[in-house]
Amino acid sequence: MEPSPSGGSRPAEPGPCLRGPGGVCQATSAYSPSEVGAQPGYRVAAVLPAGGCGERMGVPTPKQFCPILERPLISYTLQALERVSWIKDIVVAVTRENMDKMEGIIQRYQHKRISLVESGVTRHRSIFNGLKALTENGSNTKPSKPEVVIIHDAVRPFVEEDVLLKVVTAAKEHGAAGAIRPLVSTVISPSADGCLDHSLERSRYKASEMPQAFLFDVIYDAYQQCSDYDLEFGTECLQLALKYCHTKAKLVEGSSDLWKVTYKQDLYAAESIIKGIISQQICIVMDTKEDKGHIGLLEEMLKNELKHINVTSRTLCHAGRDLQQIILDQCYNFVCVNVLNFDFQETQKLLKLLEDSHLSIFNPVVVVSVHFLDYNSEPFGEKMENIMQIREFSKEVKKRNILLCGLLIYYPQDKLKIQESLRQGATIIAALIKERNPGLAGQLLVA
Ligand SMILES: Nc1ccn([C@@H]2O[C@H](COP(=O)(O)OP(=O)(O)OP(=O)(O)O)[C@@H](O)[C@H]2O)c(=O)n1
Ligand SMILES: O=P(O)(O)OC[C@@H](O)[C@@H](O)[C@@H](O)CO
Repeated sequence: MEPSPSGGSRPAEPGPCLRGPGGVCQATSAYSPSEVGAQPGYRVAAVLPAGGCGERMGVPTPKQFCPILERPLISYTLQALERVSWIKDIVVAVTRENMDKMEGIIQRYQHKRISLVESGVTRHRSIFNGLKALTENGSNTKPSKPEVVIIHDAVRPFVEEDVLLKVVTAAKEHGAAGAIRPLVSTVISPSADGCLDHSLERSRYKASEMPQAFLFDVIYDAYQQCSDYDLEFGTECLQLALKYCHTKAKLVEGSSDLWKVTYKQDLYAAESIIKGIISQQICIVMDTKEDKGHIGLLEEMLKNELKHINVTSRTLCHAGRDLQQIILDQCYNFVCVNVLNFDFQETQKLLKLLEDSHLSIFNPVVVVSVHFLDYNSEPFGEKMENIMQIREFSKEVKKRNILLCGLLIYYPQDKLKIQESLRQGATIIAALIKERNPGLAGQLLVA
């Protein structure tokens, strides 16, 4: 679920957009397709059970709607599936009371290819309701029956195209397929008196995860035959295919991030992973008049400070295609360097581009306005007064999920001292981007 790699073709869905000539919005997709390449040669749809109450999470809000970086968990899962262009329909099963909430999420985050159905009192009943929605004759507004259907829990946001393609391809051949993971804890069987009866040899067993995929007719037939007991107490779709359709599912090794958000600590883990994903790219923005020497040094130090992070630099004054492309490619971190001036004209140009792009609807955008400040020059007080405007700017843009901070770098200094200041500056920038702490927005930090 990393920001889309640049250059990927984009489906028609609206997403971050930029005002082109004449103010026309150049729409792109917030869900640019991933780059796996291979596509199934048959119709594929997905059913997402999202009708649970999240009792084990221990909070009033059902966990699929719990916010991560102020965005509902289910939106990340939808985004992951929407990036897969060959999944033609996504059916989400939610409770009647959560229909409006779900509609609002679809609208706010521009989710496409989504159909909603009412969930059931159990997960299996919710899935069955989702499958029924795929049997109706498709139309412009209704999904069509697929050859293969993916079933994926709405609370498993970190699903990549490669594992989806693997389970779909395996299901086409075997009738059913599901992702599995090694067991972490040993499974034991307790006796009636609450003592150990026996333990299972862990290496012989696997944990059944999601996504799973089925020939649609297999899983639909299984659910139609399903006993009330299985619908009520079952937790394994693969077992239904085996029991009712004698279809042995192909098991596909999945990656460790397929886990299901179940307890509160899972939300913290998911937030940390998402922060890591959206911190993968940083764009240093400067005006062409700026002194590239220091910027090049700052860029080099940022690269040293942030291993495996893609740090690029762009000029702002032309506000040309290159910077716009960076925004369209969903870069969420910008360092705006002001060597010669102390007002916020350059930073304000960048903020305007970002606000017009709607990028920050999907994730918080971090903007660090860097000012090389000559403390000995006159009028120092006036410059500081200018820079203190950052508090007001920050309050305004924070409403649009843009976190703006200021960073002062003492200048000029001898070569070693300026290098030390730049190194300290890179450390501060790295921390601001990694933490994305709204509490630091509007602060003026000194390197
Ligand atoms: N009647 C239900 C119960 C669960 N689910 C969905 O099935 C997925 C996996 O189930 P689980 O993790 O058990 O979710 P909850 O039932 O909400 O969790 P809990 O058991 O803690 O209440 C979730 O996306 C959940 O929303 C569903 O669609 N309909
Ligand atoms: O049992 P729960 O309702 O917590 O979640 C459903 C899980 O069992 C299910 O998603 C996988 O085990 C694969 O079947």
